[in-house]
Amino acid sequence: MSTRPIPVIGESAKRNRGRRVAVIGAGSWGTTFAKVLADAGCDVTIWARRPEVAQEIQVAKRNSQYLPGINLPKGLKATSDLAQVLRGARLVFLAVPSQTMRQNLIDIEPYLDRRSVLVSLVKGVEKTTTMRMSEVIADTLDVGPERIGVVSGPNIALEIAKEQPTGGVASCADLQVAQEIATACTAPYFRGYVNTDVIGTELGGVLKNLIALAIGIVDGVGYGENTKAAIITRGLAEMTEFAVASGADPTTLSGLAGLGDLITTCQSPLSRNNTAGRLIGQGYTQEETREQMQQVAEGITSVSPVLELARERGIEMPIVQQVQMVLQGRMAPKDLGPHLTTEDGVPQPELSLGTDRPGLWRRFVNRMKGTAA
Ligand SMILES: NC(=O)C1=CN([C@@H]2O[C@H](COP(=O)(O)OP(=O)(O)OC[C@H]3O[C@@H](n4cnc5c(N)ncnc54)[C@H](OP(=O)(O)O)[C@@H]3O)[C@@H](O)[C@H]2O)C=CC1
Ligand SMILES: O=C(CO)COP(=O)(O)O
Repeated sequence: MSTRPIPVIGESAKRNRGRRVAVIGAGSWGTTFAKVLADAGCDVTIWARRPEVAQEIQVAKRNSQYLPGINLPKGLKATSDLAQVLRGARLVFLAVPSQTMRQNLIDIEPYLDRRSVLVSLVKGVEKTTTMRMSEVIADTLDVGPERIGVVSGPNIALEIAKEQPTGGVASCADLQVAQEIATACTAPYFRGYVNTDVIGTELGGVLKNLIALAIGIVDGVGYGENTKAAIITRGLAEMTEFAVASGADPTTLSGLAGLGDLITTCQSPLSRNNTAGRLIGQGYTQEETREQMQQVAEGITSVSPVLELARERGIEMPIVQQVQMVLQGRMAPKDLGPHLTTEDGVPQPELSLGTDRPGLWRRFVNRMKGTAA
């Protein structure tokens, strides 16, 4: 473990002494985040649904399937017994696939402490309801907003497991709770930042996956940096407009949980969404891509619900719309670009933005998008 003397981080380790936390889910992110929490000084127990995975983490301090070559902290405990993992845990971090979250919450409910805070680490929406994970938590459990949090940011699991420095945003409607979450996860190589914009923080993580799919697709086709830079820039504008129409603060989307995560996911060959897009761009079908991917690529499931919400909110998302068309086989990967084209291949003129938004905000989005001819 790195011993770089960062005073605020050392302070945080002292404050975490004796803090019992639980992590539900022992895939690449759950296991990595459990390591971060343990290195931050928390008393961590992780839940793995397969007993053999729990056993390997508990005894060998390894999770060879998801984090090959990584040594986990000696103090990290693991179990496949929900009662044991949740006993006395004030913070419960959830790192399961978005589509199983509701059932996982139902399973943990009988063992939850009445004061526990549920913190989602998940970057997808529920397909059947279009809900964000914080909404699924509120919908499933009897907990108020002061007991629901989110952590999101530029957080490729394997890089963090190797202790390469980065940070993440801990968000909760109650600022003190956000601070508690950030303190719990501030380790020598991971810095927690706080805000109270749960919607923006959560949507940053969901939406960047869709833009990373687009980047993967054009990468698979063989397009270069101009196309990717244009998609990233206009993708951020699409993300921001959608998030603001959903109630987010636009500045959240230009921070770690928005732009930061967008850059990481669009650039990293380790990103599963980027990789899935690349396979599709190379001509593999969605089914073949799913088979090749051994891990969760949340973006593929989030495309349709996000576009459904965008339609309801009167938001244009040309890049995400093209990703859906490619996934559905209605557009060739080579035709995906930073703007929608008409059937004759002519770029469509910009559609006007709704008049219900304040002028300043409208000018900001226009500036980000650039004015089309
Ligand atoms: N990996 C990363 O870099 C990051 C991921 N995230 C987000 O974290 C979330 C989890 O992803 P990640 O850990 O990467 O995924 P992985 O694919 O690495 O692992 C998936 C995990 O979910 C478990 N799982 C599968 N089905 C169920 C179920 N029905 N109930 C409970 N657990 C189940 C798997 O268990 P089993 O092994 O038994 O199948 C495994 O532990 C995603 O939303 C992702 O977007 C966020 C930041 C970074
Ligand atoms: O969320 C992530 C990085 O912040 C991980 O992205 P992928 O799910 O695409 O691997």
